[in-house]
Formats: sequence, C-alpha cells, structure tokens
Amino acid sequence: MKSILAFHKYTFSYKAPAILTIFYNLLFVIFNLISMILFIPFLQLIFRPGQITNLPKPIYNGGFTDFFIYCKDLYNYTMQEMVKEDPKYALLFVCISVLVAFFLKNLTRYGAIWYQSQLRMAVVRDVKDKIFSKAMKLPLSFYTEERKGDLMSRMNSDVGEIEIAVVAILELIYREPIAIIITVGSLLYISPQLTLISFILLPVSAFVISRIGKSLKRTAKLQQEQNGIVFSTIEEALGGIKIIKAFNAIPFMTERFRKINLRHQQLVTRTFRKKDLSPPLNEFLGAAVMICLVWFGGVMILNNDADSLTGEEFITFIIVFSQLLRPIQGIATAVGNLNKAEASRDRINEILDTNESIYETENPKKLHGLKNDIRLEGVSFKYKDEWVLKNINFDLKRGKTIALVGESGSGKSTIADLLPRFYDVNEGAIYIDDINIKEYGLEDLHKNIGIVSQESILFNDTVRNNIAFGRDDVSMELIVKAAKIAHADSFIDQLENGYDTVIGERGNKLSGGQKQRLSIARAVLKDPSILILDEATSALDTESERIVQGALDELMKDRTSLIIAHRMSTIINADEILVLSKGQIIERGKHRDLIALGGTYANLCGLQGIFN
Ligand SMILES: Nc1ncnc2c1ncn2[C@@H]1O[C@H](COP(=O)(O)OP(=O)(O)OP(=O)(O)O)[C@@H](O)[C@H]1O
Repeated sequence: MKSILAFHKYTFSYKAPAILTIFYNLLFVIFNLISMILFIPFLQLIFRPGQITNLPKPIYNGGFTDFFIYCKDLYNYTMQEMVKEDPKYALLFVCISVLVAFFLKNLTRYGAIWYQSQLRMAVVRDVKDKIFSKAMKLPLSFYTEERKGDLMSRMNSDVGEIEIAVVAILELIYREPIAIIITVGSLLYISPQLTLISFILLPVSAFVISRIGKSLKRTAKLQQEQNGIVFSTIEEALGGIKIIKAFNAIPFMTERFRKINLRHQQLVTRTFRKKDLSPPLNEFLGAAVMICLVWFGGVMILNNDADSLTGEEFITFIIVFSQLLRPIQGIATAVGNLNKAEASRDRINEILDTNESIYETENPKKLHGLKNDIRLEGVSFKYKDEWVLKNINFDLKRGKTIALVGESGSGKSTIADLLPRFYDVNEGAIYIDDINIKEYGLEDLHKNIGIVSQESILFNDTVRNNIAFGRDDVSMELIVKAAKIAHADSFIDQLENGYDTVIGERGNKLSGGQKQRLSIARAVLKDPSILILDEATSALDTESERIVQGALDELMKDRTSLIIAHRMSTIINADEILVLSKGQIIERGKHRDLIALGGTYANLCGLQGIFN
C-alpha cells in the first residue's frame, strides 16, 4: 500500500499526461467491449437469416445510462430495418461497425501509449536529474570505486524499474479494475446466471494457478542461489589451480564440483518442470471453466429458455468472458512489477537521503582572495579507522610556495583535498587569514582555489568551453589571453576549428601535454589566489613537461601554491619543502638545507640524480 502511494506520487508528478493516459485507457476498454458486443447482430444474421423482428423506433429521453440503452436500441432498430430491405446490407453494416469499433479501440490504445511514453520518460528524467544533482553534492568520501559502479547501476536499472512501476500504477488502479468492472457488468447484463457460475469457477482455478506460481518462485530462488555456488566454486578452483595440482587435490575438487553441479541440475530441472506446467495447466483450467459454462449455457438454451439466454448472447458471453482474463493477469503483473520496483525505490532513496556531510555554516564569511596565510594547526585525518594524517602543522604565507614530497601513500594528496574541504579534518583546524575554513561559504572557498591535477579533467566539448568551464560571462579575448599564458594558444590555433574544436571524450583528441595546458588555461582564467598542483607534470614526457612547466610557472606567478611532485626538479625552488612519511612531516626546510641534512629528502633526490 505504501509503495502504491509512493509510485502514485511519481506518476502524478505530471498530471496532464497521466490523466490523458487514463482517459484513453478508459476509451480503449469501452471500445474493446463494443467491438465484442457488436458481434451479436452479426451472429443473429448468420444463424437466423431473414428473421424479422418488430422493434419500435427508440426515443431518447435524456440521462447518462439511457444514452447507452438508446444507442443499443437504435443500432438494433437500424439493423432490423436493413434486414427488412436486404439482409446482405445488414451484414455489410455489421461488418463495417465492427471494423470501426476495432479501429477506435486501437486508436485509443495508441493514444494511451502516446501519453504514457511521455509520462514515463519525464519521470525517469526527473529521477535521473535528482540522483545526478545529489551525486554532485555528495562528499568525496562517498566515492569508492565500487560505489561509483553501484551509483551508475542505480541510475540505470533501478530507475528502469521505477519507469515500469509508473505505468503499472496506471494499469493497476485505473485501467484493469475499470476493465474488470465494465466486463463483469456486461457479463451480468448478458446473463446473470452464467456470470454467477463463472464466478464460482474462476477463484478455484486462480487458486490452483497461484499455488504453482508460489512454488515456482521458491524453487527459482533456490536455483539462483545454487547457480551462485556453482560459479564461486569454479572461480575458487581456477584461482587456486596451482595449489590444487600441487596437493593432488584434483579428485577431491572434481567430486566436490560434481555434487554441487548435480544439485544445480536437479533444481534447474525442477524449475523448468514447474514453469512448463503453467501453460498446459492454464489452458486446461481455462478449458474446464469454458466447458462448465458451455454445459450450463447449453442446457439453458436447450431448455428453450429463450428469455434467459439466446444462442447469440451465449456466444457473446463466452467472447466477453475470455476478455476478463487479460485485466486479471494485468493486475497480477502490475503487483509483481510494483514489488520489484519497491526495492529499486529504496535503493534510489538511499542515495537521495545520504547526508551531504560537508556542511556550511548559517552565515558564511566572504573570502576575497588570500591576504595573509594558510595555516594548518594540529591537523589529523582518517578516511575510515586508520589515521592517514597525524598532527600536521605548517604555515603557507601569501605569494609563497610549499611543496609536499614523500613516498606513495604518505598523505600528500589528502592534505591537498582538505584545503577545498573535499573532506573535513578530524582533529585540528585549517585557517585562511586566521579564519577556520569551515566558516567560509563552500562556493566562495572553491572560487579562491585553483587545482591542476595529474589527470586533466576535460569534457567532450569545444576548447573554448573547456577553458571557460561553466562560465558563460567570459569574453573570447580573456579565453585567448588565458590560453596564451598557459602556452596553449599556438597548438589551439593549429586545431581543425581552433577554439571551436570539440576535443572528444576526456579530451582524447589531444596529447597529454596539450590537455594539461588546457587545464592550466582554465586555472589561469579562474584567477584564484591559491593554487594546488597535484603532480601536474607527472604523466608527461620530458619535452611536454618542459613546456607545461613553463605554463605552470606563469600560472604560479603572484599566487600562493601548494605543490605535490614526484619529480624533485620541479620543486627545488619552493619556499619550503615538507617531507611526509606515513601521514607525518618528518623533514622540512629549503632544498639546500634538506640536501645538507642527508635524510629522506636527500635520498629521494639522489635517486633522481639530484645531489645538490
Ligand atoms: N578515498 C579513500 N578512502 C580510504 N583511504 C584512502 C582514500 N584515499 C586515500 N586513502 C589512503 O590514504 C593514504 C594516503 O593517501 P594519499 O593519496 O593522500 O597519498 P599520496 O601521498 O598522495 O600518494 P601518491 O603519491 O601515491 O598519490 C593511503 O594509505 C591511501 O590508501
């Protein structure tokens, strides 16, 4: 019930298409029935050709239900007049009426699908938009590799389930029950006795079918679990093949697999048998219900009880009755789809309800460029349980450069991530101009920090848009100026369409150095007072590195920079070098002093051929 309400909300987030879908579905149900009922006069003509009845011309007295009775009587009266003239005309008239009814039935069915498609895709778009916008706000700590894949799968398959549920709601609440009511109403109208009999028979067969369905579900679940066991056994065995051979354990493992595989085979066979039992059983039960109806109806006709049932009415009853199964099955399918979508809705809500965890203060302070310094005081940080940074202290004065060096995993990038508050410190604090960075607005803080990382983050768009990156208020002049400072202007000019060249996914039409220079141009244009360079030249060959380094030097002019580098040559001139190991600063000072110290830094430099 809760899920019905929840999905109802999704469905009616777009009222117009939802109501139009219901409207066309309703017309479809009515025309479907009319197309069946119109067969009665056809059968009359075939079975009793030339039989003349004497119906009076009907008169319409107003009123909603009277209208339908009037239509029926008028149709019968017209038929009667035609039969009097020439039965063949009447037959042609019936055929054309049936054809028109079928046309309208299918036209309205298409009308319903038309609006239904608009509705389901609009809801899907909304849910995807919501997840994406939430994903952009989630803290970096949310994104491990496995969660990225999981998020993508939620955006695809789970949203797909929601899409199905949106339609299921319309069918479950607005189409099938109406179809059942109208069909049952018609059955009652044709023959109340037969309707009563069929209502005793239907639940019996529905019970038998649902028992089989439930039992099938149980076996199918067992089979899927066993399938998992088979796969993990194969994976385990192939992964450990060396050990299996070395321990002469092949017969043991083969026997183990044989048993698991045998159990799997038994369960699959059982599932197939139960699944394959459905169609013949359905058909047999359907036939049994029909035969019972034929028996009772036949007896009524043979008793010459023409008042209660004529032959034509009986056949129409059977035809209309056969239409009852579709909405009943439709309800079963819709309920199944809603149950499946319920799990998907939970998974989507999990994302939408995740805490954004990096919060801003109520009245954030403004930051208009760094004035004095950035200070880390007793900063400690952990991603999960283990401390990654321990008691980090340093002071980066305006216009100066601090370089972080150290072995892989020592915590350099983590420090760089704390400054723009991608993560918040666990202990200690970071100050910009003596104010804790938590007191600044996030957007304001990010405005003041420029980042160039090892992997250039470029998008499948034009060079110009990649440099302007989200800002549509910048002139071409400024973009070209930024590109010139970043030493990118010359290669951009040589591109097919200059600044309007689309650079491909992740900029794959450009070389590593070119990509990096575009990232630098972007940072130049942003004109931040604080710069973070995280291994900006690490992925480049020597020649590209030289050009990019030139661009970086331009970028760093008059800015305050935090540099992370593996290549020591790029940081020799830094104002202070911090050597990190296992999350702690173990050495600090200028290049010359650290070389003289002969410690870790001197070793690292020595490995790269730098000895003084
Ligand atoms: N998102 C994360 N979740 C959990 N642990 C992480 C995460 N990112 C980094 N770590 C761990 O934190 C420690 C410090 O990583 P960090 O990336 O800061 O090191 P680094 O010095 O920049 O290394 P490298 O030079 O290889 O880039 C490592 O042990 C790493 O495994």
